[in-house]
Amino acid sequence: MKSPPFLSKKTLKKLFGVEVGLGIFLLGSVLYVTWILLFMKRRRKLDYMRFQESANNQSSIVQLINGMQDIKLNNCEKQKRWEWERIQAKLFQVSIKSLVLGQTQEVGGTFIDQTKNVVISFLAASSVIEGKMTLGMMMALQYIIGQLNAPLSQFIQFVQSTQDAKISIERLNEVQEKDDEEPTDKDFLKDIPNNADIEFKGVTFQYEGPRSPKAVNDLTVTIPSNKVTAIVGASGSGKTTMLKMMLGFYHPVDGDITLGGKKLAQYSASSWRKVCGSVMQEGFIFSDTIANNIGVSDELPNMERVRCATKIANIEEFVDGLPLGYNTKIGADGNGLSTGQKQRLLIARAAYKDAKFLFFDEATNSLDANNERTIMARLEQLFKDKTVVVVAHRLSTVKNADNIIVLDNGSIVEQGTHQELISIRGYYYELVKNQLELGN
Ligand SMILES: Nc1ncnc2c1ncn2[C@@H]1O[C@H](COP(=O)(O)OP(=O)(O)OP(=O)(O)O)[C@@H](O)[C@H]1O
Repeated sequence: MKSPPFLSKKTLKKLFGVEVGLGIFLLGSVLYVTWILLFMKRRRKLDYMRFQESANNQSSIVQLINGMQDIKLNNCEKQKRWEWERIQAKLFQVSIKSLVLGQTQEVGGTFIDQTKNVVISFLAASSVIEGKMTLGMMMALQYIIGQLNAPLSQFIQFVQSTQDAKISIERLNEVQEKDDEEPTDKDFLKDIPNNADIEFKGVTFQYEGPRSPKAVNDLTVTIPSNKVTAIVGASGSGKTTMLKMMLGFYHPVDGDITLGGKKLAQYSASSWRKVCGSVMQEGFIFSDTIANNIGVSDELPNMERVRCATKIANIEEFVDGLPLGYNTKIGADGNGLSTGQKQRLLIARAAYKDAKFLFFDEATNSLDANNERTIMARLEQLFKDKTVVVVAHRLSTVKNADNIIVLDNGSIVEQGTHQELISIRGYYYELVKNQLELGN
């Protein structure tokens, strides 16, 4: 029986332009490479999933370690353990999927590669038996195929390494490609006016897109320069959001925040923050010496200013009592300090910076009454000729402010001095009665 024309040696020869063996080699190689490439997209996806799951796993371990005390106090060991095991199981499943895919890619590839070699050997051996080829020719063919196989497997290795490198680059790019806070192609104002008011003009902000609740809603208010402005309101009313917007961490979705008549977004964020001192609720203590934690804005802290700042924050006595004083190293996130000591350290940091604009978010809420009174009295000196915004629940912290803004559900409901607001017996009066500590 005559073989179909496309299988005849002549056709194959024509097709590949080389001997049948080399033709099969080419065909096998193309199949091999195609097989490897076929799994690339899926492998990349699985690798990304594995990366996300292991990040989840790591953060759950950190949570378990940091939250151990609360887990024990609330007897939720079992729930937390199962939660962690669920994450482990998910990570395991993704890892297995990834492993199976890797194996299929490799085993399948090797199968195609080896089948190609076996077929070539078989055809060559048959040709020798049939007398169509000499033994020497077969040896030469095997040698040539062997020589060609080495670069082929190197190429496959190269493809796989490229794939791994691509996955790593994609991950690095997630960080690298984050938009620069100050794009270089835009000109930002670097000179921050000293005696400039901060103005909110119909400012609205939502954290999670247009359908999310408005954290601040159509705010129009002026924060006058060289004055102390307090922001009060129930929990979740938008006080911290307002403060963070002034610090340039969030930009309005509607309306404008201006500084000296120009949009805050037109100023260079780093130049603006250089003239801002702040104590935030979630202020971070670095694993470093006390001196470096206070003078964090300078490469080499000025010890005279550090001492002055510790005095304002009423933490001088505590530091002087330590064997290594200002050189005492603090653990990560303030380990080894009480909550009040951490807060006083953060106040000292803001005092050290001696910035023109000061933002305090619940800066004294963990302090005892005596400490707070002393610090507030000293801070009042620091507040002179500075634009200060204070968010607080304590009456003692807000009552001396030049203007008090009362927020409710992201909107301003009242504003004025303590006396004015008390006399109108409105929202502030109720807040003072029910929430702010009248006793202080
Ligand atoms: N990172 C965030 N992502 C999503 N929503 C947020 C985020 N931060 C705050 N919110 C929401 O925005 C609203 C205002 O929060 P904000 O922290 O400004 O209130 P607050 O008045 O400072 O409260 P508190 O006195 O408890 O600190 C709240 O409803 C809160 O749930």
